[in-house]
Amino acid sequence: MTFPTAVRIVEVGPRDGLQNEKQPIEPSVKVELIERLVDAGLTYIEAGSFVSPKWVPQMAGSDDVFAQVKRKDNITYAALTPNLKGFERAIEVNANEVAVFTAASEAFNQKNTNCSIADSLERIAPMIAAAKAKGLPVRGYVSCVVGCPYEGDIKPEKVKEVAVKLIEMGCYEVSLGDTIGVGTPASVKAMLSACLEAIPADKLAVHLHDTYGQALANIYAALEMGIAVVDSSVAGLGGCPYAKGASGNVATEDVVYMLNGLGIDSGVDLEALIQAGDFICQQLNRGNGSKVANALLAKCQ
Ligand SMILES: CC(C)(COP(=O)([O-])OP(=O)([O-])OC[C@H]1O[C@@H](n2cnc3c(N)ncnc32)[C@H](O)[C@@H]1OP(=O)([O-])[O-])[C@@H](O)C(=O)NCCC(=O)NCCSC(=O)C[C@@](C)(O)CC(=O)[O-]
Repeated sequence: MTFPTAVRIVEVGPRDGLQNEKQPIEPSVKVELIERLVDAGLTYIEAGSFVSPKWVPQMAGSDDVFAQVKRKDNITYAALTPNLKGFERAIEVNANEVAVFTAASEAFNQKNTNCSIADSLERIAPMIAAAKAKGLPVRGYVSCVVGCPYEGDIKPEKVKEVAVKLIEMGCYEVSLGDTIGVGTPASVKAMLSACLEAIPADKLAVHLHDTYGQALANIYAALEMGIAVVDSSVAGLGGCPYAKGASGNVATEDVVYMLNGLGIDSGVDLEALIQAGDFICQQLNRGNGSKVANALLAKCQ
């Protein structure tokens, strides 16, 4: 067992979490959420995306979010971008980093970005070139790494092939997304084993949705394999608009609680994080998707 001593959490709540909410959310609410998350000790926030507003209306105000948030030193405020148009919008608002995305499933990629995997990699290449010219790091995502809502099981070799391409193209890290949360420790380990044959553990992250309640077990399995970067979403917000039935990302609070119990440092203050999650749930008038937050908030009542 090679548990890491510290884990970097990539907080995707303001983007992956909020992109799927039905009701409109004012940029000022997103800004307050981001500032609370930073105050809780998170150092990497995916603050929004510059995708087509026709495809994902909830992210239309991302320009305002980036403009209004009070930036702090040594914090990464990242933007998800699907094409050069999105990349240029991210540059305009001074995002510190961009994330590009593709999938290990042709059918999902087509639904999500209206193009094949090969075409999405072609779209990504000029973004990476432009980012390099500006000294901006690029993170890559591969969706549907164990299962796809349209194709079913996904072969680990396919995930490895796409992840390797992203690394070769210049992504400093690839985040492996179980978009519909169907993975178990067995399938996640098989997928990671394939990727680790070609990519070192310090260039891989896991991005696990909790649809089937497996996310923490899957993260534990990933930690055992030396993965030290975990994506999560405060209050378990989220889902993908192009993966019907996909529930939220694993809740950041639950990840931090587990890491604390394992003696693995994340730098996050659990109490402040729970307050941030409670804030956004109240704003959205929705239940909190974090078991840990629900347990600890109930104790305070
Ligand atoms: C990729 C496209 C744009 C192709 O969409 P398209 O319709 O094929 O693109 P197009 O180039 O023909 O453009 C159509 C219209 O969109 C505009 N447009 C085009 N690009 C942009 C842009 N960047 N910003 C603003 N506007 C844009 C463009 O200007 C045009 O406007 P019109 O002339 O009709 O008025 C579209 O499919 C899209 O935006 N898809 C994004 C879908 C999305 O955001 N999905 C969720 C994020 S991925 C995810 O959640 C998974 C992840 C990362 O979390 C990991 C996991 O869990 O697996």
